Amino acid sequence: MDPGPPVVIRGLNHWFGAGEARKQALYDIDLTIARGSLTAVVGPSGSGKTTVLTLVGCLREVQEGSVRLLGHELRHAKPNLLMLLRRRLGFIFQAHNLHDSLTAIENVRMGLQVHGAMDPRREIEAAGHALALLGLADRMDYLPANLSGGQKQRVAIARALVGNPDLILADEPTAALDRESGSNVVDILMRLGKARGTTTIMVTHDGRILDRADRIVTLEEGRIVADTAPFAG
Ligand SMILES: Nc1ncnc2c1ncn2[C@@H]1O[C@H](COP(=O)(O)OP(=O)(O)OP(=O)(O)O)[C@@H](O)[C@H]1O
Repeated sequence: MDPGPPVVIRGLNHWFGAGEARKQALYDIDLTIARGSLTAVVGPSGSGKTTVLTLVGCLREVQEGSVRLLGHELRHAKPNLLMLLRRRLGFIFQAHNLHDSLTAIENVRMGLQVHGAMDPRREIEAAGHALALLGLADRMDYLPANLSGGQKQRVAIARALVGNPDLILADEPTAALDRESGSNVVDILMRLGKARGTTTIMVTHDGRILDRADRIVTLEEGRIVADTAPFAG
């Protein structure tokens, strides 16, 4: 059976703060994301990009409107469902949040452990494969302190991919990467989209990604002001 689009957003509004300080961050967002696609979200600082990403990622409560994620409505969803859904997502956020006391491969293994116990040998194999995919085969046993900013970011990306997520949510994932590793990350995400149907939504201003994204959604002051598919037709 066709599982339908992984993300369907309708009439989404969001506010921060309370009382006098209450401020609307999103206005009436409608967005349907196709399975296996790579969507770039762009817009000026404060336009609501991260807010959209965190709502789709079950990291904030949906206040008004509807967000359907992998076939499940998030508004009023029970904590248990949100937890199960979060396990099907891969997060790549700016602050890469690696554990300083764990090596690269141990950090990537953490990305598998949310799924419950697995044969340790298989875990190590999967984590090693993900690191190799990101060009870090020779850095597996390094601690984060001994890796460059770009290498740390690639470890964080490997950790997001290792669990085979249905949807990857990324916030400026290539900002710390040089030209070649940035392109490599885009290649990997595009390949996963084609091979496994993995969907990616990514906040980015990186031209290397914008040139190749399936779709570019532009936000301004909490509203979608442009939605283009650069290569459609
Ligand atoms: N935790 C919060 N508390 C109060 N206001 C917030 C909070 N998070 C975001 N906002 C406000 O909501 C609006 C949208 O913020 P958001 O972080 O989604 O924008 P953004 O487009 O991701 O910006 P940037 O590119 O700077 O990361 C902004 O006006 C911001 O100040």
